[in-house]
Amino acid sequence: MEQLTLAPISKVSGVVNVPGSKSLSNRALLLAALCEGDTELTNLLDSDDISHMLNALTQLGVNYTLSDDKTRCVVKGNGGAFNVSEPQELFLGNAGTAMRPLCAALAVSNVDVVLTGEPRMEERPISDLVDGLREAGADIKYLKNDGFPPLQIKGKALTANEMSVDGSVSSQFLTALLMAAPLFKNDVTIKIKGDLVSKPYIDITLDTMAKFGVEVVNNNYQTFTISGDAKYVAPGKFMVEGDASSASYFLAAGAIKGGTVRVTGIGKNSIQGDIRFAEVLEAMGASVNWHDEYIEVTGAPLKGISMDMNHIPDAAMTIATTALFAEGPTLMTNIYNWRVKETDRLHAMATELRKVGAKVEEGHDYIKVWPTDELKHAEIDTYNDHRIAMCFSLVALSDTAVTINDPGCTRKTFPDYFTRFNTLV
Ligand SMILES: O=C(O)C1=C[C@@H](OP(=O)(O)O)[C@@H](O)[C@H](O)C1
Ligand SMILES: C=C(OP(=O)(O)O)C(=O)O
Repeated sequence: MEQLTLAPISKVSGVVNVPGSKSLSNRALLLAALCEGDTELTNLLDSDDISHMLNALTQLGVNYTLSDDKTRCVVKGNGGAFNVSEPQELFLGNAGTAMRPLCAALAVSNVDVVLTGEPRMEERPISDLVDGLREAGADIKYLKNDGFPPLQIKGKALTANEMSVDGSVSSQFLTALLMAAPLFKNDVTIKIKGDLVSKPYIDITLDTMAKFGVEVVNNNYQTFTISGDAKYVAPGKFMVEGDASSASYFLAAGAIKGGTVRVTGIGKNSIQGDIRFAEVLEAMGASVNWHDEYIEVTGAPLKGISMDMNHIPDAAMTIATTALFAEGPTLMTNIYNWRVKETDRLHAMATELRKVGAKVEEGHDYIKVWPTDELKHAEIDTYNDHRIAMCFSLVALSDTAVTINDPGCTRKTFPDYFTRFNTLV
């Protein structure tokens, strides 16, 4: 196994640009495929999660041209649902933003497909989405374990007026139904059951749909209505914002050991909920400069905080390692769904934080981290989870080195993360 040891870093400062957003890249690619007309996507993320979506689109007969550096893509829209005569098997890795939205769009397309993924994908729940689609008449079968991929989908036109979906495990199920709804021939109302988690990702979905010409009536995140006349239309150009979750590691580094760190590619008007991560750093004591074109953090002594982090599930992980540098404990609550992502992130975080010497309390849906005066060198297991690898790079901002096992796992969303991190040192 490859390992990367980061030597202690005494100060960070500088400017770093983040690559395109994973959430926006995969949403925009799918809608560009379903819409009428050609879309030129720029600043597309080049990472595993996006390659899985692109490969799936190729197998589904979508025509596109991708630049050599894979950040510009011109997609020729289908002008509606997918239409493929031969059965296809689509391998979607561990990309939730490919598996869930494609599942819904394919259920209402003329296709016979099997959706598969990495072993961890077979442990990530999807029944709330499948139940919602089956309620609308979709033909979806579990090929191994009930409630989990792989799935067999025999797509067909769906005409239900109402669907309901439990939003308490993942917002991606609602995102999937919303993005597929304009493919129905009639008005569709989607009702939410349970408490909707990760709500800001729904704003990304609605905003992207609007850019492709579909307005959704959002009744306080309880019901959503899409008109039967709604139709995706190519926006012409679609510029993908930089990834706000990827920005969190650099912003945290600035807060811990700045100097001033400026992150470009995102700004104060970003549609991504994870820019709210910088507010958490502010609450911990860092100074944040919110600009249209960048967010800049200047370090200051940090103090522990107690906060509900359901709205920023991905960037919140970065707070778990930032907490090592704060005065007093940090309590992060309402984060149960960390357990059903790339790995059981609550357990993995607690385990690895203890290895570097922190005291940690792991609850069903919370984690509490006490800093320690003396961090210990440790080999950090990353569980094939890009965010664990990136979060633990922050440990090097102490007097202690840190070794990251399998650093290449950042390829899911940020292949050259460690190179860019180094530019701040
Ligand atoms: O819709 C999206 O783009 C995402 C939604 C979130 O998932 P959950 O809704 O499952 O929390 C987030 O963790 C994931 O990385 C991306
Ligand atoms: C949860 C994540 O990914 P996915 O889109 O596969 O759910 C993530 O990137 O942190």
